Amino acid sequence: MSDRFQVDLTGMVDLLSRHLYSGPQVFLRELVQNAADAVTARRELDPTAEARIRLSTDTDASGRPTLEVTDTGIGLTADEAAELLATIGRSSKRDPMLGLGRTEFIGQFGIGLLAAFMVADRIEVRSRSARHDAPAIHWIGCADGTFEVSEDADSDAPVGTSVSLTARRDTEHWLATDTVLSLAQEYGSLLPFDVAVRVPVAGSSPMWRRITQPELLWRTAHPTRTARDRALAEYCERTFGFTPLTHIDLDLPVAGVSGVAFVLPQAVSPGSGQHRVYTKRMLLGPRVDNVLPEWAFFTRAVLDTSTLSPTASREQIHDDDALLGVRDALGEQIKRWAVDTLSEPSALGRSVLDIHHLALRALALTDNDVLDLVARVLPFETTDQPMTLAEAARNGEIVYTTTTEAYRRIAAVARAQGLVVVNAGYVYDADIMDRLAQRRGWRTRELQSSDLVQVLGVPGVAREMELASAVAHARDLLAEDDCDVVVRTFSPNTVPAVLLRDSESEHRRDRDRERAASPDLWGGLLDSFAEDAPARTRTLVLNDDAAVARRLLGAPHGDVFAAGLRSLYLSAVMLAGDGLRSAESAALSESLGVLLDASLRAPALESDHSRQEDTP
Ligand SMILES: Nc1ncnc2c1ncn2[C@@H]1O[C@H](COP(=O)(O)OP(=O)(O)OP(=O)(O)O)[C@@H](O)[C@H]1O
Repeated sequence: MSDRFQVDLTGMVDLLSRHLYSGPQVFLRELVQNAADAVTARRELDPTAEARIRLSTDTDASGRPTLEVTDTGIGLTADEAAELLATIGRSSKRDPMLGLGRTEFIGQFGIGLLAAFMVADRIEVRSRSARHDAPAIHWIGCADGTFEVSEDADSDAPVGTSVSLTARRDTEHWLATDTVLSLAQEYGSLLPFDVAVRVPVAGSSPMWRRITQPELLWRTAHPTRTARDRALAEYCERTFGFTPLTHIDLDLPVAGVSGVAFVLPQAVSPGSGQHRVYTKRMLLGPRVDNVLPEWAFFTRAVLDTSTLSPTASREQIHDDDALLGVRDALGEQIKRWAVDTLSEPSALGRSVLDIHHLALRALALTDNDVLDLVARVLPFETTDQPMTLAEAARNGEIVYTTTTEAYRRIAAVARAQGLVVVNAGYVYDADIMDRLAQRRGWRTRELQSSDLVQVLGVPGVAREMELASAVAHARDLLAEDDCDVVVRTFSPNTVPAVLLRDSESEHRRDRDRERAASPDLWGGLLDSFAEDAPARTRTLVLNDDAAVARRLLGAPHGDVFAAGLRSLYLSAVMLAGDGLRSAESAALSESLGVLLDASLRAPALESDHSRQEDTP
């Protein structure tokens, strides 16, 4: 025995309103869309037929708001009304052979009309078909799942359809004139038909306000380029709420996609790409995120597509191969614009670089043309002055730090010695350096302590010999802190010591720490990476040109030497931007205590001595 599925309409409407659509407002989109599709179908039969859609609000006898949407479309016969309007999932807009939505229509699923039940308990349709010489019909569908259809042979209604709704007590605001006008403008303003809403006029009878333009705004002809720029900027202000820096025309005729991307006037964080997408000139959604590549987050686009498929909620684009191809191709157009605009110096180019360098950096990670562009035009912070990577590479290789902290630690000293180091500590920069290193003709590498130690002055041989035992003693004292000690001469001589750190040695230290924490588990594996004589992860470079360091190096190897060294070491740790751990803070106080005691004791001893001498 076979039977038919039964449908509980209330359950279906609840499913749509709570789980599929973003809210009841979509009822208006579905009604306008059906009217637009009906007009398209009529024009296939008769290209000269009127293409008019009218939305009119009113109140019924009991004061409830009502809405009537009338079109000059293809219309319906009684049989079609019974089959199409009351059968969920049945649509006249699918290709009978392929089962797919036909490209000329916006609808395809056969569920849109149900959205009207989100705001009304009853839908009334009056229609006359253009295809058959059939009488006009009157169809009434109710939210309880019942419907009736009757023929009206006497009606002189013209070809087309009118759909009427009466608001429920809890949905009255959805059918208010202002709401209907703004929803119709939001969804339908780019439709290629004459769409108008009846609006009240103070002291006069209501009038029709047309909400559509005959042409897509980016295709509209303007007398001059400036006039076009201004019209697009005004559209952007009205729609997105900002005045764009500029716009980028987007056009993929093969894929039926066109539009404009507006460049934001201020920086935004990645991941915030929200574009306004129309399918067949009907708004799909004001915040569609997947239609441009992620790195295009510095733009807001308005796009119309006749080929991409909407999801069933009709609020996003279906993420399929077609979308992938379109996204890449649109990305290519934005990229070409960036390369053209930024390659030559211009005020616009400078603003784009200033404001949107982050987006360019992100794009440089996936695209070699933009990587080359970034290297040529984007200024980076360096220890010399801001310069492009191409300028920094003039000396051969580019040396950089991967964190801003590391850069700050060495900047003053490197600058004083004429060593050019690039700060690649900002988002994406270290990855840009890595990618650049793989490009022919570029050499980039991370700064090592040895780079800096090498460019610092070396004390003469005699002085080195003089200092040998002090340096050896200092090394012993800082061994437990995993810190080596060397003496160099460098400017500025107000800096007695700097702390240098190697990322390679840092990794080694992490490995050693893990090995110590779990010798059994990791020992074997990590030991294979260990080296025979582990280098220290940090190096304290004492400045033999700084008076304080010289005095320390000349002091006897006792408590004062140890306390002085520890104070210099810990202040270098702080200068390097690393906070002190509690044990280190305690050690610093202790060292200062030792130094204070020593200096207080010295005059005290002196005065004791003089008192003794005074005593007869
Ligand atoms: N104004 C109208 N004029 C003529 N036919 C209409 C009109 N409104 C609805 N129909 C008919 O009713 C059918 C069902 O409409 P419905 O809105 O439920 O689905 P759809 O538009 O086909 O698809 P989707 O669910 O994607 O919107 C349509 O396919 C169409 O044949």
